[in-house]
Amino acid sequence: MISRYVYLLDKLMGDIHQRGNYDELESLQRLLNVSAHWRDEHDMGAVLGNVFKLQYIFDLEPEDLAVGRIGKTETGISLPFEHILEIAEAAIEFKEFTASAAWLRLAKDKKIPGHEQVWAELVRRHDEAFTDESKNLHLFEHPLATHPDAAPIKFRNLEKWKDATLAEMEADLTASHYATLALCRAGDTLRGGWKLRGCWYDYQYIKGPHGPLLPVRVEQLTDDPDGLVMFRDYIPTQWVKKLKEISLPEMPFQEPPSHWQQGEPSVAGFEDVDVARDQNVWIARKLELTTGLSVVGNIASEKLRVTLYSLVGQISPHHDAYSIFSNSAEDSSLYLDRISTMLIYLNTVELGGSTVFPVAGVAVAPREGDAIFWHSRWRNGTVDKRWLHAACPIPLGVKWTASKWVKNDGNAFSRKCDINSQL
Ligand SMILES: O=C(O)CCC(=O)C(=O)O
Ligand SMILES: [Fe+2]
Repeated sequence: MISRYVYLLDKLMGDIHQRGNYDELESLQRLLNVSAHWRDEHDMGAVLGNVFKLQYIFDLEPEDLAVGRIGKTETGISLPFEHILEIAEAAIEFKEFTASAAWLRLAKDKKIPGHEQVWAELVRRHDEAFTDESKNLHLFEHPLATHPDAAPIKFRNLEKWKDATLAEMEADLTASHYATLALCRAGDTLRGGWKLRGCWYDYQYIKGPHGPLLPVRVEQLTDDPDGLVMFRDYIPTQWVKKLKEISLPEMPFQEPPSHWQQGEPSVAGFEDVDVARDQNVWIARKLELTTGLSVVGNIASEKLRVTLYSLVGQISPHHDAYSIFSNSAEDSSLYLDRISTMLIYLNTVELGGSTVFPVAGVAVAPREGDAIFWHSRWRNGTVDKRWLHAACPIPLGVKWTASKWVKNDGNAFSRKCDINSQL
């Protein structure tokens, strides 16, 4: 795992070196400083804990991980036999018995002479530690001990959770997490193929194959035309670069997540004027033109937030307009003012990192320049629960997004009632 992050870092650094921006390089080193921050045993435990989590969520086989294959990518980083045993040992310690069994099986298959005794000793420890109470697994920080499906991970079938209803998800947070995970697993297979709804021509700032005009394809991701939509190629490459460049120096380093914890992404916020400096990058105005809402100015929208996910970064299922996790009225009213969300992807993620909507049953795999948009509320102002969503963890690569939350303030009379609807 550590080698994987070094691999990632190398890739990112290579990219930045090519562009010759050394300020950026320094920020990145500070952000993802693997060698300085991931060196003691405690960190190693965190790293391994996350190996098990990713292994489970994405159905990764130890056989593949051991030869450095993650999804379709060959990282070239294979694990020596000793590491396979170390991983199995950590799995026993963490009571991740399905994982430990899988790694021990792999070690047995490899049959390295001289290690038979170590292997046998680990098998003994595995069997000794295994009890029925070994079901206290954690996913997205929610204990599953009391849930009927909290069997050893290998036997849990996520497929059926794809059809969980909103009522089930609301009654049981575990159900919403499983439904989310099922979509996270499927996410990579659902790239593209949506219904075309329309198309705009946007002015390009640098001449491209279509001359001065750049087509932006609008696709409908759900049956309801007023629902979730995708804007293909919403922002051009030079905007993407600019957003990454201005954000990196602003981003704080995030501690590596510990065993089964949610990895927090790094974020930086910008006023539109900051983004627009030097270049014609005016995201808020573009949103106004494409959504018909008022977006420019801090009354109409929150600052643009650029987010960098690394180190298994993810976000649990939530509504942007309020918190489903808190019983405190104060917390759950935190974001009441958010009426709509535009989420722009600043890179194409190698594996995982999809934005998933468990109620709508939609998974969107991030592709550079694309953006998704939805209204958090029905036209009558109540929260539209179809758009419960989560950011899946990332087993390979990093994920960059820019999000803009449009506010109620400044948007009175922006959306008309629908006379045919109860809502
Ligand atoms: O990054 C994503 O895919 C979703 C992020 C999100 O939901 C949020 O920041 O509110
Ligand atoms: Fe969100």
